[in-house]
Amino acid sequence: MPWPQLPIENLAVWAHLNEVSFVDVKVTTTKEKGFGICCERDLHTTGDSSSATALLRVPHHLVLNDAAVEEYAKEDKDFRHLLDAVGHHRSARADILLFLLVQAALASRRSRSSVGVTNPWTEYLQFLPEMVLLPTLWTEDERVLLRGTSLEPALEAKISALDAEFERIREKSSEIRSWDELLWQGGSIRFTDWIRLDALYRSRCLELPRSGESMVPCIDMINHSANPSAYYDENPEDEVVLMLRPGIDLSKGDEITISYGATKSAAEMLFSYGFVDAKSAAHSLVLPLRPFPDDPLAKAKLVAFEGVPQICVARESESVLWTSEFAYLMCINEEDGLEFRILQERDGAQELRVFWQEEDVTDRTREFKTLIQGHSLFAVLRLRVVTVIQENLQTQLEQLQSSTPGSTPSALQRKECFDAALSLRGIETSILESAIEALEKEGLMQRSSLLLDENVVAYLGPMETTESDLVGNEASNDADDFS
Ligand SMILES: C[S@@+](CC[C@H](N)C(=O)[O-])C[C@H]1O[C@@H](n2cnc3c(N)ncnc32)[C@H](O)[C@@H]1O
Repeated sequence: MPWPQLPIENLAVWAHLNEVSFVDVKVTTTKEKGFGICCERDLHTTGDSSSATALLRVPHHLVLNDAAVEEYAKEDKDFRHLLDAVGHHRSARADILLFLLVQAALASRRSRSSVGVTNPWTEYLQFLPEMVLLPTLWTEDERVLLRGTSLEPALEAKISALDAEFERIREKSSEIRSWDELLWQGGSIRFTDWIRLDALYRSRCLELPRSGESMVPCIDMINHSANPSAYYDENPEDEVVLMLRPGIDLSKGDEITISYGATKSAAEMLFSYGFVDAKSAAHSLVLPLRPFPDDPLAKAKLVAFEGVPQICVARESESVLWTSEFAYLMCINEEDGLEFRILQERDGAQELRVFWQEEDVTDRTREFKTLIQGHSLFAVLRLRVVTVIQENLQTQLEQLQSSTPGSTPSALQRKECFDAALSLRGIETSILESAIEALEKEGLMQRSSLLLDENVVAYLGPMETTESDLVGNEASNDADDFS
């Protein structure tokens, strides 16, 4: 059962009772962005920061972070019991979400509960928007719009992770009778509520200079702009304050905005906030990278690799940069000098160790870009990597193009989701096209220089080598493919 909503007009009273001060600003409903904060009179700041006064002050006791959850647990032994049962301190997010789950259940209960102490957050949660447009809450028909984008696999993984988290919490908490009654009896909390809480958390949490990852009531009503007029901070009294930036001129009724971050890609913006701001989104994308399906070392490479197997592409002005630590490990094999050994520990446990040219590099699996530099066939290995990256990006582009939606949303798709997906698709198509073009050039240059590399010529042996031999061959984990 979703928890009840409180009218946003009542927020001013909640704020007053909880010592939140609004100065010349108020929370309103905006045209397209849900709630927002706007000025109640003309506001102006000079070119330096000395004329700025706080527009909003939120006392420290309302800041919800891992330390605050710990404080709540000190005052409420039942909540401590629940926190311990579910697994305390796994992350700030996990603690805060469990706290919010309890507030949601308290807000939606019909009769008195034997556990759970209400607090300002029980009521504040009820002011938060009922409709959250993050893709985890999109319908199946809307998720189709993300086919072929970098967000598609990330979203699938997130939904599976949310499902596992929810089941774990349900299992652990139902072992405690009073919490079982509050959270699960009568269908109080469902999986969609958990997804909604996660979405509210992701789209509203802030990184504060001293309090760290936190949710801050009222400050979380501020929308994003590529040209923000304000910023948030913590003052010496530990209050969270909203300040106007220097050199700002706002008229009564104008919206106050902050920046949600200038380095987030379009996919990250959509994933975390449910919209894409083409003006501020960084031109970058991240794609998963899988080993060659016929690589006999594929599993060992995945187990041994210390990072996430992925390709990151970033476009800045005219240049495109790509990075992929896994691609280097993916493109080398036994013939090149890669070896996996299983070592038997004293306690009987087995350990997978990675060797490169007889050296143990188990702790350096993300450094193969450097490790291969001394190899006699470095030029060939590097070309394999470039080709793999290019092929992966080409496949991604083809998937994106082959799943292009129609020009208008279907009856089962909300316009906001359609517009956001279209914007993401446009940005990712253009990044992929630029990256593929740049990689084609890089590959061509590398292929030409291969013919001048005496190690490569010696490796290719008595065969007659032409540039087309090299250009025509695709990278593979089999060294012979290059001969
Ligand atoms: C921190 S909340 C801001 C308050 C929010 N508008 C509300 O109704 O509660 C972040 C959410 O506001 C919306 N939002 C913020 N800035 C936006 C923008 N520039 N364009 C569209 N939506 C925006 C998105 O839904 C985002 O997930």
